[in-house]
Amino acid sequence: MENFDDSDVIPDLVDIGDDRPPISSLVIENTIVKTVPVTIVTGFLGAGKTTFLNFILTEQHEKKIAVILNEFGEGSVLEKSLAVGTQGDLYEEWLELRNGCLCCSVKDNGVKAIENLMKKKGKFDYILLETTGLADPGPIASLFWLDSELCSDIHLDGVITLVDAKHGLRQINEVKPDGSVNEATRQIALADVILLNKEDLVIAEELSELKNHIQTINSEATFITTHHGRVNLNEVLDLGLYYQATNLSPSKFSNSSESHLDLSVRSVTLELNERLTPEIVDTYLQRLLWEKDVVNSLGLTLEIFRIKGIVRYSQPESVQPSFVIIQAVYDTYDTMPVKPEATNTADLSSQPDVRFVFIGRHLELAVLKNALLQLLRPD
Ligand SMILES: Nc1nc2c(ncn2[C@@H]2O[C@H](COP(=O)(O)OP(=O)(O)OP(=O)(O)O)[C@@H](O)[C@H]2O)c(=O)[nH]1
Repeated sequence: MENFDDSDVIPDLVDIGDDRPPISSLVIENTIVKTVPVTIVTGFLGAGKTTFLNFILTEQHEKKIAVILNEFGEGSVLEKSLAVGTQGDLYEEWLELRNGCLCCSVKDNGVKAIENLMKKKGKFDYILLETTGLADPGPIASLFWLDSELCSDIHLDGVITLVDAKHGLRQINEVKPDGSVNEATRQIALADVILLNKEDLVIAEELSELKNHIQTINSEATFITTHHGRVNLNEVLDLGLYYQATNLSPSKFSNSSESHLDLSVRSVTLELNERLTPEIVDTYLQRLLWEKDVVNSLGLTLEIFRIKGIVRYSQPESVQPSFVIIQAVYDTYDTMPVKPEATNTADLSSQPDVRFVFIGRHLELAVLKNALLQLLRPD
């Protein structure tokens, strides 16, 4: 996994030769090591996050789930019942439920804090991390994802964003005085699953207008319409999206594509029938996510929040797996081999060699494509 901090110096590319471990061995390692999945639950103020978490906690399941609130706030009974305590730099208070699940409030949402909690309370089967309504889930997701590579006890499973069916459109369209992307849009851009909650408060036409608008921002998320956050748990937990490519069917990648320059946050799909090497993929992603020196025809830097991709490598399969899934959240990205035995081969045969879906602002398909072609054909 790759991550870059603004303060870091961009490393020179080095020849990694044949010493690089095959990617598949990392995945095999991951599947052996049992770590605890973390699902990030986000959504604008009042969208129904706490209602959704309460539903999961009380729903019949075999799991010992820990819900972690990363900020204190007014709100539901669940939140109000948590008093603020202090232990070093970690503020925490527990609420233990009869079914063994528990709820905890932490001021520090770092991975270490959660690992410390697990030491004290025993391992959980699952962690749900609720962000505040005004949080940008990108850095939080990067943090948990990155740490899973560092032999942590936990791994990022997915990002779920709740959207208020009645007020969602207004929240998404809100203009920030400083011109930055508003929180509701960022939360949607980062989502793997979007719950259109409070469906009881709108008519079908309003719901489909909202869904269509959200789909232009994030064409890749799965949509579920909910009432008081009631959902089939299989659709939101144990998705394994940042962990293994086996259960991420390539057919999930949608066909939407935009060729014009759009200044708002949008999904843009780039398809190409050219075999890439891992080095080209790395260089391309590093330019877009770290160096950020790719600009559109108006001279605006491409601001990318999320990338999902599927790429066929040019090496023989004995050296590299043929297809890899690429996930990127902000400045963190990773490649995961698609295991042929877990994939419908018909899905793979209909895939172009390269398919990237970018979610961000100031995106322009021609610019994204040219940046990749330049690497393929430097002359
Ligand atoms: N009508 C209706 N009300 C709902 C639904 N889901 C949640 N609510 C209500 O909406 C209000 C806000 O729900 P919460 O679950 O507290 O929302 P939240 O996202 O946790 O809110 P913050 O923590 O303030 O950001 C509560 O009064 C809920 O009972 C729904 O599907 N329909």
